[in-house]
Amino acid sequence: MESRVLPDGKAPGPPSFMKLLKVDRELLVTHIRNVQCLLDNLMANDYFSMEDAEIVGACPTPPDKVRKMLDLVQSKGEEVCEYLLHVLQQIPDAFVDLKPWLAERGFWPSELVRSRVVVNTDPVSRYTQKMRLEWGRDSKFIKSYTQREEMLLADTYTEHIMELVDFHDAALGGVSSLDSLLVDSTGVINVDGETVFVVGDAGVGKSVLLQQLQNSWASSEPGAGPRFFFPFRCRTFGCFPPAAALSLRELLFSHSCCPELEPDAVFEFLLRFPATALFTFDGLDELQSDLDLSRLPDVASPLQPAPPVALLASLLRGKLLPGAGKVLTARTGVELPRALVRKKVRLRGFGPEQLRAYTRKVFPELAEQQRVLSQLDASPQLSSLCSVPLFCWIIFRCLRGGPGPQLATELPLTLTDVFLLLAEAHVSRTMPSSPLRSDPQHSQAETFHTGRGPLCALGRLAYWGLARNRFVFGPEQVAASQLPEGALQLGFLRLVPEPGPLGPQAAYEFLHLTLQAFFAALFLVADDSVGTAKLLRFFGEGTARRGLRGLGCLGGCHGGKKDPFRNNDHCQFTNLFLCGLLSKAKQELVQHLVPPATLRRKRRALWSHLAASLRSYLKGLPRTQAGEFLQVQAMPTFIWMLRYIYEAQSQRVSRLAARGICANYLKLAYCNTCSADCSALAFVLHHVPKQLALDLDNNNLCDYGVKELRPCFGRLTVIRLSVNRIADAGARVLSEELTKYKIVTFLGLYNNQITDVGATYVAKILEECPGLTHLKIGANLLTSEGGKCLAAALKKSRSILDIGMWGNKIGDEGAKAFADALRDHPSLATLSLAFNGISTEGGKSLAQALQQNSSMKIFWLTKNNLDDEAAESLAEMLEVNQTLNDLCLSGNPIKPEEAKVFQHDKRFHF
Ligand SMILES: Nc1ncnc2c1ncn2[C@@H]1O[C@H](COP(=O)(O)OP(=O)(O)OP(=O)(O)O)[C@@H](O)[C@H]1O
Repeated sequence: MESRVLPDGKAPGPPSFMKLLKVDRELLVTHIRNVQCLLDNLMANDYFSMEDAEIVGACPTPPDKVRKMLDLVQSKGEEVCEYLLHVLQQIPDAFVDLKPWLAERGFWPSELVRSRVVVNTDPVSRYTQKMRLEWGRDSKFIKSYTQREEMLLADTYTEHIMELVDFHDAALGGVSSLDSLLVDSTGVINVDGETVFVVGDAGVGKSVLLQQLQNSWASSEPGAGPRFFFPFRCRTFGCFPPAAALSLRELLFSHSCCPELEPDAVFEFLLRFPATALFTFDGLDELQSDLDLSRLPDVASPLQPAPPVALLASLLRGKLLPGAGKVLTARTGVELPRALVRKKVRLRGFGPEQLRAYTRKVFPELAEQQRVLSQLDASPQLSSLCSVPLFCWIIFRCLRGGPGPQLATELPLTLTDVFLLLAEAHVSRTMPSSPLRSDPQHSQAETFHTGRGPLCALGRLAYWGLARNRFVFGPEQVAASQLPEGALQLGFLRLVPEPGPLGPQAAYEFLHLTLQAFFAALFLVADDSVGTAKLLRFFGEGTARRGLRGLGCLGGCHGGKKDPFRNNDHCQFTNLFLCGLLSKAKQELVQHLVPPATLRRKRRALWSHLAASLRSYLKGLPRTQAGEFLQVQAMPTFIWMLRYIYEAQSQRVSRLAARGICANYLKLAYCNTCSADCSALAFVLHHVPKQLALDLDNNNLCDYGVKELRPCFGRLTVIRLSVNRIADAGARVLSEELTKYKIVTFLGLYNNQITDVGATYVAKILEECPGLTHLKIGANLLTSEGGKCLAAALKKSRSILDIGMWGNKIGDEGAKAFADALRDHPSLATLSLAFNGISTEGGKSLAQALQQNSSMKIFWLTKNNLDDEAAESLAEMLEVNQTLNDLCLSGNPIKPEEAKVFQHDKRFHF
């Protein structure tokens, strides 16, 4: 449709829109679904009369209507035809299927037609437009923890580390971007499931991830991606009155977004094309913990009123709106029936790279940015806490210059410290008589003394809620907690976004569940009337309900009983803050809230309970004898125990815990241990009197975690850190520490992010640790340089038995270096150079070297580029070498007939 030049040099005549409508008539008949919208526009510009519209309306079927309308439009000349195309282009949501056709034709209307009015009367596209507008507005700001200081999502959002996992939580690779979350090219673990299940710890950014998804949908081009977007919080489904029943239509139109025009038509469209909708459900953990989605009855009809949670379950199961996209988030430990899961994604928060990016966003001013980055670099503990975005946000507020509470630079830094600072910041900013306003040096204790009334009232409300699994508070609960005037303005509570399930009345919630837990703990500490049973209530909460005794069974170790605290992070956090607030270090502060005698009583009760349950818990952990090791399998609850102890900063309890680990092999694989947990782990393990093997495979330690483990490397002989996002900085710490003590025998670093730089550190360990027998460094980022460096170290090691290098890229150069190291090596018995890009040249060098080796027994060369020539060299080698028992060559381009020749030799594995 653009002006072109004809081959004879003459300009073509004006394009014929009439002809276009004629040529592609049947395509238009197929794709125009909303004739009414076109009629409305034609009439609005007097191109059509009322009578014309009636003629079209009288046709029996929609395609007939389109045909009649096209006939009439064509009969009215070029301008009307052009205008029709203009409307199709201007309301893309209504005529989305025609977008490629219009683009292909290069349609560009004349000035006259462009000046004509276009009204969008298509109810579906009006609805999606309204959604885009509302969801764009709602997701523009990150709901911050201060209400006043709202942060623009676009200025703050930093992509998290997202990892695809299978049903056993084994990593399947990263999620490269938010867009790829919904596409099927990677990570599908159940083709029949419809839900992308996103899990992660408290504050790791699940809600923000959904917010970003919502925001990018709202700002995306209509026609790209889903047409409808329904964001829900699971909490909403649990807040309806017990007898509430509503239909799917009511749920969508009354509790999400209501169509302006013809709701019937919109709903009908949704039912016809369910795959055009995307639902997000945030926080499955915030529904009652005993809710079993798989037991809820199916809601058969979209018009049938049903309990709201049954609607949720039916949507997730695909019984309602089958094929609609669904993203559901939940805290770690909450399970979804496997049949519902399509993909499972684990959110890992911020790694070092993301933390730097987030820092640059929050502190755009260069000098301040540098200051914060150097503080982070100087303190791995601070960086570890910052790997959880929620804690990072709080800490960054405290790292900001200017008046207000400041983060103490001396260590240790606990989570209680961080939340106390947050509370202090709110109190000091909003209270008119705040001592901080006039005296920046004023102590934290006095700020709390001043704010005691409202803080305790908020604590009462928080406790009331947690004790009943309630996170949303109606006006009557707010009134019952006797919040003094101004307490709401402190900014710890926020209004639940409208429309609330409690109807038109205002409902409140704490800004974050961890904050509710913090306040509940503050109430338990500060309220004089709280007795021992109440104080310890959340320790026994889950156990009592299931008839289990004490914490001895929390590990889920007895007869496969479920860990009762798995879904109850808020209880765990309350206990954690309780330990922090009742710690010795906080005594001075807490004395301003509670009389000394009460404080002593509570401290005594907590410590004796903690010590007793710790003893019984550790005793109950399953142990197995594996060779020289007595292995103890710790559970995620063990990590919570460690966190409690660290929060309490009690050396006495930590020594007790260390003594209680009556085993020399501590297995913490798949425990969802993050870098911040390593401070707690080291706090306990450095008291272990003997040498220890530590298995931390498949967690989320990253370099910060390795740095935090520094105090205990002097005890560790076996160190398993595979699948932990460890990069070169972590390798450097390992090198510094392990070459100091020289006691390591096994180092597992499989599937991390170590490059050739890190390989030099690992090589140093291999060279200098005389007892090292096993080194696993497969699936890292090593190239030929890294390979050469490790091979040089191998040459010097007299102790090494087993090296795993699978899945690096050392190529022929690296292989040649290994060949050199293998010649006459005294100890190496197992080597894997599988999947390393080694071809004939490298293969031949290895074969020649092995002619002069009598230590190797197993050699993995699978998945390389070895051809027949290399195979022949290896066969020649086997005629000389009598010690090599297994040579694995499958996955190489060796011809079957060539392979056949060697098949008589059982040492070859093709
Ligand atoms: N990707 C991100 N970029 C920037 N800030 C983030 C990001 N993710 C989280 N945050 C910060 O962390 C806070 C907590 O995040 P969010 O509420 O999403 O956590 P969550 O995982 O949903 O927690 P919970 O399970 O406890 O509800 C946010 O308010 C924001 O300040």
